[in-house]
Amino acid sequence: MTNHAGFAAEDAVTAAVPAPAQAGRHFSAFLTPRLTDCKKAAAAEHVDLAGAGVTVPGSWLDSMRASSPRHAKPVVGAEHDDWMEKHPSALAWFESVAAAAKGKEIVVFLDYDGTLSPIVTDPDRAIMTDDMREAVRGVAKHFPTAIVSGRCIDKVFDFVKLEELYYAGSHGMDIRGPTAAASEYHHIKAKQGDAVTCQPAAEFLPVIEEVYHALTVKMASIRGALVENNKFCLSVHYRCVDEAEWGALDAGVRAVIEGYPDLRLTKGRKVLEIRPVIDWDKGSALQFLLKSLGYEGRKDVFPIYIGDDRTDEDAFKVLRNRGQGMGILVTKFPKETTASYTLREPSEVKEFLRKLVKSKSNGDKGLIGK
Ligand SMILES: O=P(O)(O)OC[C@H]1O[C@H](O[C@H]2O[C@H](CO)[C@@H](O)[C@H](O)[C@H]2O)[C@H](O)[C@@H](O)[C@@H]1O
Repeated sequence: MTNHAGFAAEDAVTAAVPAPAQAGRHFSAFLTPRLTDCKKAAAAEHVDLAGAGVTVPGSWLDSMRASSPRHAKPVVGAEHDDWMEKHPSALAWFESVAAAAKGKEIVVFLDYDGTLSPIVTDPDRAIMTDDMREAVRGVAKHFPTAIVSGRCIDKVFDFVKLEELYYAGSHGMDIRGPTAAASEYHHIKAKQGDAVTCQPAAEFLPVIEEVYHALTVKMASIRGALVENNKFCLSVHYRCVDEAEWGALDAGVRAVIEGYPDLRLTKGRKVLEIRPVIDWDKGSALQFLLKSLGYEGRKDVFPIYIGDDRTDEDAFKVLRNRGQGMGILVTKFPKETTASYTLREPSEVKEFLRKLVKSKSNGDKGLIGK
């Protein structure tokens, strides 16, 4: 695959499930009328290079613009087929996945937004369905399972609501093991009172808090902008901001963080993210969790990481470098990725998780895992 800039990627939002607003977020002024407009725009929207890991030459603004449907070219025909051949469906090729995992201990890592819940206009309404929750619960009964998200732990836990999981929030900078209620599960190796925790960016909390307030003030004049406090990192959403104002938003964010050399700017799906400069990402969280679970130096472990955006690429790369397990990218369109398999959308993720459980339940026949 060579010309990644030509690859389009979807970012169609799904109708939001109404839910009460939560703390730790701030929508800028005029949101209510803008949300209606945004929903209309979202209905016609099918592409988002911004979430595709695509490198667009020029400024960040160019890159933000590239996520507009007007600028993106869908990939069709031979180029698409070629990409799918290199990144086959983990469902259609499930037998291959099972064969690769045979005789090994599976550990499951799941991103949240765009993986367990569909992308929606309002981040507070990215609800996970009960069916999906049951699928994740089923997986966690058989395999150690972690949620790895850009969101803060409390927020992602509010959505997932499963105590038997590991959680790595704030892009892996806040890691927490299962609560005692989950100790009945055979795979929980940590002893009671031996809780797994890790907060490598703890010293940055005061500065993040300060910048959150400064960004909230700065973004107040940009209609539809939303600043979300994810504890160890911040998200500035521009999904509901007119494209004509993206430049002002980008400049405003940069002006605020200019005075903070300890912070850096990254980009997700219609979101600018501000995080500490420390060398820690979702890939580091994956490594930390595997070690905490006692898999360091073991050849018989098979981590499966499922995620949909560029921040998940750090975890895919770790798996590729370890030569272990499998990265699965959730996407309907070709994207530059280190993942080896694909699933099209959260409903396919659910089906894949169910298949994993079913295969494990037939474990005596040795279909999957140990
Ligand atoms: O690592 P993740 O669990 O995928 O979290 C990444 C970001 O997800 C959320 O934003 C994205 O999803 C929203 C809801 O569907 C959508 O409105 C937004 O445009 C997307 O960027 C979350 O709000 C961010 O804080 C996370 O960093």
